[in-house]
Amino acid sequence: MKRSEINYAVRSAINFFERNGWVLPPNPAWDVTDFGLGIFRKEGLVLVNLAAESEYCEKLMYAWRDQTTPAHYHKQKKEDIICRVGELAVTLWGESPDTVGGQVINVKINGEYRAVSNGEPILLKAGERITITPLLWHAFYPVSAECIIGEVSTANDDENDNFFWDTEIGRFPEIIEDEPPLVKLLSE
Ligand SMILES: O=C(CO)[C@@H](O)[C@H](O)CO
Repeated sequence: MKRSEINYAVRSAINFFERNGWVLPPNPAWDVTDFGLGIFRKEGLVLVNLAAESEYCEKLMYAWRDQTTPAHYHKQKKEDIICRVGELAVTLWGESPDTVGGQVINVKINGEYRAVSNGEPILLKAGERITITPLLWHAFYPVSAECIIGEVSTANDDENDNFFWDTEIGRFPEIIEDEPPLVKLLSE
């Protein structure tokens, strides 16, 4: 992706965080990705790693309406995906992300188990969270124009613990330098 797209996304995220009272730490650990697909507006995510410890991790994320974090699972990480501001759609699949229906998945939403349909988006309003256990396929995208998304998890290892359905995906972007960087990314 182009550096100008990364700069624009970081500026938009900073702006939206500020407007909603989210204060970033000094020297935020920025991670902006198009998942190596080159269609950032369609499949992409802005992340800030707030805490990265060997036992736990916390992230703050930002995305635009319909901008999708594509179907993936983690082998090690268990995570809560939290809608902080806006509205977020999260889709889960029991076996394969090219199916809809046919299976019910028991998942914790706001701390209580609920039966949800395979491949059907679940809408989370601000303050709501979903608990994603290892090996569970998931994807998400905002339904609101902009969205702040939280993630609280066990240890995070983005290099080795993201398994995407689309095998073309690489977790970090290739960057085309078309303007000076506003921030340095975690992957750089
Ligand atoms: O786990 C998630 C979202 O489910 C993010 O922390 C990853 O970085 C996405 O690849």
